[in-house]
Amino acid sequence: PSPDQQPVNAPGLTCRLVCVLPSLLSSDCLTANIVKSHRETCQYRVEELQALRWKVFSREEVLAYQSKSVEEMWQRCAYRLTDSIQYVVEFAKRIDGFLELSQNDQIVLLKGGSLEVVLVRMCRSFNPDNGTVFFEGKYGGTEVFKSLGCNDLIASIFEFSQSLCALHLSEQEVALFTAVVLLNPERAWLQDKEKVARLHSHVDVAFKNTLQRSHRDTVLSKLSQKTLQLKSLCSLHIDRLRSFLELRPLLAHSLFPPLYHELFTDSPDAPLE
Ligand SMILES: O=C(O)[C@H]1CC[C@H](C(=O)N2CC[C@](c3ccc(C(F)(C(F)(F)F)C(F)(F)F)cc3)(S(=O)(=O)c3ccc(F)cc3)C2)CC1
Repeated sequence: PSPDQQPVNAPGLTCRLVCVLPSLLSSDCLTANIVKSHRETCQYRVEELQALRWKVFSREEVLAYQSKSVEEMWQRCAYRLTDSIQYVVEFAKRIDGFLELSQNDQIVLLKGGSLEVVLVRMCRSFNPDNGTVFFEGKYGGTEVFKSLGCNDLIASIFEFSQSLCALHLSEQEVALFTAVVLLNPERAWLQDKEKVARLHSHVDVAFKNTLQRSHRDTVLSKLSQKTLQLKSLCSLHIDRLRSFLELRPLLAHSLFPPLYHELFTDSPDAPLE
């Protein structure tokens, strides 16, 4: 046979492929599992959210929100947040390896990461062209949330969404980024930190492989800054929630869904089932 018909006799190459292949395969499988879990557990498809961008609150509707009491506005947001978090819990449960963690560690990861995942998912329901977010059926700006009495938290949430939108993340990248955010081995009170760290690194490798293949490596460094911003957003949320509740100590139990109370206050209540 002529030289170009020689079989590729390159043991080194074959060995390298065989050695690398399983990790690429397993990382591709993990990527597929995470993207599928994300698609199945988002409340809205990104196409739906974009198709609704024209539905903006009228002046009257904004005024109606602004005349609501602080308590009612917090209650509405807490209910919508708790609703979104239930979907995040389902997302976590569908990630290969998550249910193999101890129940304690599953709860620690969800307590520490569920709001962070919601805030990342929120970039999908944010319209960067006019700085509005999808809320209770229409799009509105920061002015809708004025009666919450925490304009700094709202302003920071909108800025975060705006900056995340600027990265033009695909659904696949949102899925992988939220899985990396959730499986954070640095969360306090983890029992088996090494086991979480192994799972986290598998997802991290899958994310890096996906970004490299689509020549999106530059996004990685920007996303690591985002995780820092997420951390400060969540502590600002706890801060504002604490000062809100300090003024209304008895209201918490009646105002917020139990899950919200369990996740965001140091309640001595029964453990999250
Ligand atoms: O799964 C999907 O498709 C997505 C998931 C994410 C959903 C979403 O954007 N969200 C679900 C709940 C949302 C949400 C975000 C932030 C907060 C708070 F920070 C505070 F209340 F202080 F703002 C808290 F944490 F302190 F309470 C509560 C609730 S919301 O839609 O109610 C919303 C509220 C305020 C906004 F200024 C923008 C949005 C965000 C939209 C649907």
